[in-house]
Amino acid sequence: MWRRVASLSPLVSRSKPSKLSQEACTFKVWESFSSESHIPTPPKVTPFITFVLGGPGSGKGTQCAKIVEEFGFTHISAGDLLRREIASNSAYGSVILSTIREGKIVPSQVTVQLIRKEMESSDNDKFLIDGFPRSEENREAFEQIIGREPNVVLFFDCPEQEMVKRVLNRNQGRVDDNIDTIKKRLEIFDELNWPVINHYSKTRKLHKINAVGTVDDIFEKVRPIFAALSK
Ligand SMILES: Nc1ncnc2c1ncn2[C@@H]1O[C@H](COP(=O)(O)OP(=O)(O)OP(=O)(O)O)[C@@H](O)[C@H]1O
Ligand SMILES: O=c1ccn([C@@H]2O[C@H](COP(=O)(O)O)[C@@H](O)[C@H]2O)c(=O)[nH]1
Ligand SMILES: [Mg+2]
Repeated sequence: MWRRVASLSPLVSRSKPSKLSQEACTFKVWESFSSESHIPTPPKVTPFITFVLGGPGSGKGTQCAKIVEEFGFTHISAGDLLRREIASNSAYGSVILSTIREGKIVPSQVTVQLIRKEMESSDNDKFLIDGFPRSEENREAFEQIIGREPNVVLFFDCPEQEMVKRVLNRNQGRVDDNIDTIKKRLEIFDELNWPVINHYSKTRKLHKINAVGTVDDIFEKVRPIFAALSK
């Protein structure tokens, strides 16, 4: 849908139509996901995409909530979309559940199609995509299927010890919030996420934010990034 909303800021360029709904994809997983969907209305504006990266417990979701409140973005947490698939008993639910339990990464086509659907069904055109891409393969799949690169990338840089403490105190009943899975998630993060961060650093889209401090302290570092974009 991506209809223009009244509060839309110059964050969004209207010069180039998005390829989001035009991409053809031959992956099997994609086909089964896409078979449920309707043919989307051509988008009227190019969405503004922010990727929000950082290790487990670095505070991505917490800061996204504050960005939504102040700057009117739509928050799309890739992990939440996958947990919703599990809860809805979808065909992929059990595979997704075991992948999350092991702290591994769900196949890119599954995650990208869930993100795509979420973006297409939104009236907004400013998105925070939280916890994605987690690997170069994720990143390339997004570019291939969605036909877009992010406008901005945030990276919440947090020491491991602090991340472990936060996750163990989170208390939201997540199957992966236990010490064994956290260790695996941190290993995967170290192995696969750094190349993504380095890539965006080279493209000068990356904003690295020290994620130690209070939630408000950290948001003080986040706010100017979006305030500058709105000018
Ligand atoms: N700056 C902070 N100081 C202390 N605790 C924090 C801070 N930011 C977030 N938290 C808490 O840490 C926990 C993890 O935060 P959050 O869920 O935002 O992290 P996340 O990066 O989204 O993690 P995940 O990748 O596991 O989803 C939550 O319980 C949250 O309330
Ligand atoms: O793009 C993604 C996002 C998430 N996962 C899996 O989900 C869990 C939890 O993700 P959070 O971002 O911490 O909510 C993650 O450890 C992965 O197993 C994924 O595979 N791909
Ligand atoms: Mg989160």
